[in-house]
Amino acid sequence: ADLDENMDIIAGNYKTALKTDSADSFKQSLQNMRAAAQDAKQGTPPKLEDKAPDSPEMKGFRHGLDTLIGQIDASLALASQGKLAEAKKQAEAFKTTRDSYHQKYR
Ligand code: HEM
Repeated sequence: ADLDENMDIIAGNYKTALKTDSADSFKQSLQNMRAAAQDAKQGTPPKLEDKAPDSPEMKGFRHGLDTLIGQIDASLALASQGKLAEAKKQAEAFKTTRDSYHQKYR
């Protein structure tokens, strides 16, 4: 999928994850976010279209998505241990990553 489509998938599933009281639905939403974040690494932000794939900017962009994926995995691990409230609290913190990378590359 294109980057903007992957972002919409990330955003829709994030909304569901933060709203749900079901551990299964929370985990499914985070898994969908994870797959979209992984796929987004193959894209190029419109802002970086003039940059080489191995430029510092493109590496920084992909690093941001890896950071999000790492946070998703930590939250998924908590949910799998039955700690849904803690998992959600960690998921709230994805916003910091979103905001700092949107500021740089969106
Ligand atoms: C929970 C985390 C995130 C959410 C909910 C989110 C959400 C969104 C949304 C809704 C859009 C607009 C998509 C559209 O135009 O249809 C967007 C665009 C964008 N996001 Fe994210 N985002 C997240 C994390 C990130 C991260 C970690 C990065 C970079 C490392 C990133 C980079 C971008 C870029 C470059 C665009 C512009 C894409 C374009 O115009 O084609 N986002 N994001």
